[in-house]
Amino acid sequence: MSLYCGIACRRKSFWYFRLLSTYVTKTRYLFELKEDDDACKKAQQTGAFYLFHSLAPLLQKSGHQYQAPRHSLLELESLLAKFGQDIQRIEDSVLIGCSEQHEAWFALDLGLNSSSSINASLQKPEMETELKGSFTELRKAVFQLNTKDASLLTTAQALLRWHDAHQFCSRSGQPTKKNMAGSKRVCPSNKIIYYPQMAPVVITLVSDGTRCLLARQSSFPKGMYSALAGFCDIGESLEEAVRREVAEEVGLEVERLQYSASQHWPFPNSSLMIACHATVHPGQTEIQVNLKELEAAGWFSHDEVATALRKNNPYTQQQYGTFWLPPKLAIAHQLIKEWVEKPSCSTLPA
Ligand SMILES: NC(=O)c1ccc[n+]([C@@H]2O[C@H](COP(=O)([O-])OP(=O)(O)OC[C@H]3O[C@@H](n4cnc5c(N)ncnc54)[C@H](O)[C@@H]3O)[C@@H](O)[C@H]2O)c1
Ligand SMILES: [Mg+2]
Repeated sequence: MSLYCGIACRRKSFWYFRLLSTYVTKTRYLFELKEDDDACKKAQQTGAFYLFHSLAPLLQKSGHQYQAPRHSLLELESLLAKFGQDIQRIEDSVLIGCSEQHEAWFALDLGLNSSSSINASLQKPEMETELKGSFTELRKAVFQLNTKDASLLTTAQALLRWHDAHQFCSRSGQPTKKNMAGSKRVCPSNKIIYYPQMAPVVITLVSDGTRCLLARQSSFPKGMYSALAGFCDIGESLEEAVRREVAEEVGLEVERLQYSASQHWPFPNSSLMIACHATVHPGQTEIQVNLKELEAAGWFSHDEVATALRKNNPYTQQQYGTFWLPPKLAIAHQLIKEWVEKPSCSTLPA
């Protein structure tokens, strides 16, 4: 190797090293764990496990705060041994992320029926006592945790739920086998690969230039109004889904639309919420509510919505039945907040 080449290579590797940010190395590490069962199994040795029971995550309370505890492999093995369970059950865990130091994080459900362990549904109260925590329904848990943990647990639950519901091949009827990370399942008899799925959903905040349109379904908590939402039909583009949903639910024709943001939403099943602002012509704003889909819909002024955002406390408002908006965690809230803060959302460019 010439001196020049040596310097060039060192420079190259220096820049290569410099260019690979923490985020990139983390992403590449997770990719490796998804692709390589041995690497993933090895990562479990030094990894940490979030525990669930029948899709409810384990939470611990410390003072007024809730947290989602993590357990090491050793702690998990001794827990399973204590409850007379096969440690083989750990193979049911799914990879959900890793720390910046590459500590891999897994989620394991101790209550669902397991393909790798018989009589796997462990006793919930005994487990809670042993773990000094409680398995809390996810809808409650997400409001008690910080955003990072809430997001991690919703991902974990979505993945655990998907595996639980896809244990058999829909073509051969044979049991499917998950890879170590849980990023896919394969049917051993015909090699069909199944990947975890999310349903795309559009959520649209319609404006007529000064007001925004909010609606409620009869299943919503009392008094809560949100933006219009609907599942994308197969073959539809995002734009087509927005136009169809708005026409179907409130009988209006969208003129312009603009993408805002997206969010994974685990309720009732995994959806990818795609949020948009849309405008209708100011002269064509008469709502015709589709009562098969919605209970009510109406136009709300900037002031009404801004006031509701300022006082948004689901617990008190639900009690008194006043008009209130979805909680901060929901993308609907972010979309409505953006409309209040940015006048450009009411007058989208052509
Ligand atoms: N995160 C948020 O801010 C937020 C806000 C509003 C709604 N959402 C979510 O959006 C989702 C869709 O909203 P919607 O209920 O108004 O949808 P929608 O208007 O499409 O109506 C629901 C109906 O669509 C049909 N449907 C078609 N494809 C479906 C699929 N893949 N899964 C289930 N049903 C399907 C069913 O008949 C169902 O009853 C809801 O599940 C809700 O949880 C999230
Ligand atoms: Mg809808």
